[in-house]
Amino acid sequence: MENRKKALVLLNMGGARNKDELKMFLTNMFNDKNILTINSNLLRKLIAFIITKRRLNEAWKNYELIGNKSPINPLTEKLVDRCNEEIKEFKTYQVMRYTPPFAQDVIKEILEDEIEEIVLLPLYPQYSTTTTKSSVEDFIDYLPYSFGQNIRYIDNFYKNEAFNSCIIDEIEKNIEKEDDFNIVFSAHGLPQKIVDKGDPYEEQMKEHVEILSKMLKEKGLNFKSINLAYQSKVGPMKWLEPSLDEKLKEFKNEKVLIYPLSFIVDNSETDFELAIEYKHIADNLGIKEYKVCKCVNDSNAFIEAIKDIIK
Ligand SMILES: C=CC1=C(C)c2cc3[nH]c(cc4nc(cc5[nH]c(cc1n2)c(C)c5CCC(=O)O)C(CCC(=O)O)=C4C)c(C)c3C=C
Ligand SMILES: [Fe+2]
Ligand SMILES: [Fe+2]
Repeated sequence: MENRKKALVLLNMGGARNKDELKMFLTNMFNDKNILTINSNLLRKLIAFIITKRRLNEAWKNYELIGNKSPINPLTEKLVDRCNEEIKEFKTYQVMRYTPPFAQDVIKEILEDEIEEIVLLPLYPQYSTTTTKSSVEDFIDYLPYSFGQNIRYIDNFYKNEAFNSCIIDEIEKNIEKEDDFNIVFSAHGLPQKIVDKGDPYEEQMKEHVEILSKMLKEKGLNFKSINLAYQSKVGPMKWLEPSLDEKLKEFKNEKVLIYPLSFIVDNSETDFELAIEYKHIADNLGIKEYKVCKCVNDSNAFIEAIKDIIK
């Protein structure tokens, strides 16, 4: 590893390792001007404090059901290790947005390692101001001016064929040829207001589903229906629609396969929200079978896709 002069930095959201870190996650998230798009820092700080205080205990109960921590950290660490084993040209690091390791600390390490060139790979296939922009800006804010211009970032990678093949493989693993599943691509939601201001996330998400639909058909993987819905609404504002709750109502007595399309590694939104919370909803709606696909995580095929995405 000593001679590696290029850094690949995986950017992700972070997640709670314990209740204190959930408080940290929520506080940092709602203090992010890309998430709460309020101009006044002071007002945002106050609202972040109030939301965190209100949400913490209720949200922690969800983490108790998945082993008192989010799986996002260990899974991202595994992905970093696999990249370091398989992508010899780069030394791979991870930076999280709302829990450690933070950009400021990882940048110190990068400078000590005398890295000369940096590639930022936000682990978000579709661009959003709330995720990609927030993470990239945060990193660049802490990078000293003296580092120079030898830094580039991957804006999105939902069109990458090798990546999409990983998704199709995961879907294929979950069905038999004669099954008659409805597939729902479930995306993390976004306030409608953010989309109306020009965030391309919804547009890219729709295009991503179109690309995958074509690939499924080409592979002879037939579904009764192919759908897109949005999970994880927070607060009273209007978010992207249809919501996953509404979408599931269409499938009484039918089979549903969920693919979590916003994420690269599994996290509390997949392991708790999709696998536990929406499973209850599906059972109550009389859905005959309800399955959730795994994210691409640190699979060999995804490591190959990363090589192609950053080249
Ligand atoms: C206004 C609130 C939120 C916006 C906008 C938002 C966008 C957004 N988030 C992800 C990915 C993840 N979000 C996760 C958790 C999470 N998200 C919000 C709120 C907003 N997200 C909250 C309050 C939480 C915490 C859990 C909860 O209280 O419901 C996670 C999981 C992290 C983990 O612990 O494992 C991920 C991943 C995307 C992709 C996105 C916009 C495109
Ligand atoms: Fe979120
Ligand atoms: Fe959620």
